[in-house]
Amino acid sequence: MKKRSWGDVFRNAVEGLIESFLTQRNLRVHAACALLAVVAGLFFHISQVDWMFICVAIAGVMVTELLNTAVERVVDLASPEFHLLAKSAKDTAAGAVLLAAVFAVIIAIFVFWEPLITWAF
Ligand SMILES: Nc1ncnc2c1ncn2[C@@H]1O[C@H](COP(=O)(O)OP(=O)(O)OP(=O)(O)O)[C@@H](O)[C@H]1O
Repeated sequence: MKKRSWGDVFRNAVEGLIESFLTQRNLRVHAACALLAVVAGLFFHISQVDWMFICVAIAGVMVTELLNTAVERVVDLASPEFHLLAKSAKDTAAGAVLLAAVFAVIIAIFVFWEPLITWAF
């Protein structure tokens, strides 16, 4: 098999991102939340360390959501019929997204709680 160039590798990865973004509603919802966090970070002039936490939180949610999509695709391909292992694989991947999202919310509370209270009162 011909060795793929870096350009091919990059193109395939971007295709995967675009396809997932167009077909996965949850990914678009997470992207909207990420955008909101970035706007809030700019508005409140959060510190460099806080930006680091926000970036890690956003990356955690987006990456797990993409991996969840990949798991769903492979399971649908390998096991279109009901199978307990297929259920376990999909539920575990969904659990990873849930966990990342819960920790992202906790990070957002730590970062934005104080500036929000100061701004509001
Ligand atoms: N082949 C299967 N065998 C057993 N259970 C399955 C199978 N496919 C899906 N399920 C169960 O149904 C749930 C939903 O699966 P589905 O593929 O619809 O995922 P989803 O989260 O709705 O994804 P999306 O809407 O992004 O396609 C899974 O979490 C799993 O519990």
